[in-house]
Amino acid sequence: MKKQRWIIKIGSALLTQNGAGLDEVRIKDWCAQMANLRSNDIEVILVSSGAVAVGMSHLDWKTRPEQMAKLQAAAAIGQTKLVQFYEQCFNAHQMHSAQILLTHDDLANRTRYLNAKAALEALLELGIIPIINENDTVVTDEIRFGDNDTLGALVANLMVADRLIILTDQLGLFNKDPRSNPDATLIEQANASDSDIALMATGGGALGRGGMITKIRAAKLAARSGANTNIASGMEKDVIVRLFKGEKLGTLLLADQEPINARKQWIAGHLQTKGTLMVDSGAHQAIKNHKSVLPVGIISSSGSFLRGEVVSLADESGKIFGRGLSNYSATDLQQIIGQPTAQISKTLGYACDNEIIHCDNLVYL
Ligand SMILES: Nc1ncnc2c1ncn2[C@@H]1O[C@H](COP(=O)(O)OP(=O)(O)O)[C@@H](O)[C@H]1O
Ligand SMILES: N[C@@H](CCC(=O)OP(=O)(O)O)C(=O)O
Repeated sequence: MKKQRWIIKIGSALLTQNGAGLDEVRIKDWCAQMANLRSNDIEVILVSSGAVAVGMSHLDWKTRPEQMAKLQAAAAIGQTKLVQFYEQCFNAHQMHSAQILLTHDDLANRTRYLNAKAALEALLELGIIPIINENDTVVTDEIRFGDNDTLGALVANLMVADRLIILTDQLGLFNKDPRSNPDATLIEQANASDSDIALMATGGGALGRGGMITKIRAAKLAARSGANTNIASGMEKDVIVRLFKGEKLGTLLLADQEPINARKQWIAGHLQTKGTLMVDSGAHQAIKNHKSVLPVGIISSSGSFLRGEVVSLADESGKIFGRGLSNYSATDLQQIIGQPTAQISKTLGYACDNEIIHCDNLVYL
């Protein structure tokens, strides 16, 4: 029987007692709980933030530096300390961990995406706990995941996890930010696709970056491969084990839609794309009804992309509503925008495909 697979994401604010260095007591406790899950045959992948926060506290920096190179230096210092401590904690349970650092580019490249998956599968098979973080030292803002909630969700998609648990410094999602609204009430359960919940969330504290907005977006992403998401407090006693026992804690965001296939998940996971095709309202409606993108419905194309690369789809107001693999490069596409399909070969002197994006390679978000 296939084992259950859980992704546990722990945020910076929680790991570092709001920036005061590693919260060793809590980390030991979460590791003990993850070891408990493994002994109950649950495969566990840890997505841990904290590199920058730990590095900053080691350097005695009180405020997050603006300069990218300084942030990256802090991350490099903090990451080693973080994984060393995790390894020590897992060793106490006769377990080992392994560090995996990813960038957005790694998951956008299909081969590297599949390589990461194979390596993670092998680690799980060996009974090791993979510890994933963003590869902070090599990325700049344009190619960052932006926050580890999103990274956790993309890992949930990559590994077809059953559950994404996001541990944070609040009891869960409230109807408004409880930091500034003492009367806020906890949302115990909602559908991940519910657009109302996104309106309740705002950004994060000084150390975490995403806040609740990215946690909700992560739940929506995780739902694409069928994973339910729990947002719960990492400070709650035995939180992971209690969730395993079925207790209702924090907020449960249900995967309420049919999971999409692995290839489409990979396409959907391209949060940054090299280009955008703006389509007219007729094409938008057709795409919503699972039809392919034809040149006649395209109003404009921006960016620079090659045949086979993922592009975004935008409606006439510029709102991104989909992503797909383009059968034509940006240069070729410029020449055939708005034309009937039969005209493609006459204009370009060749026609690889009748569609600019085939419906099998297209995701409506
Ligand atoms: N509706 C909401 N419910 C709960 N928390 C919220 C909400 N809106 C904003 N937040 C903020 O999100 C913060 C958690 O996110 P963040 O600071 O990024 O932490 P982490 O490091 O755990 O990812 C909370 O401390 C809270 O101030
Ligand atoms: N990769 C970064 C994570 C950044 C971050 O702020 O994430 P989070 O605390 O989850 O909002 C780090 O380790 O410092």
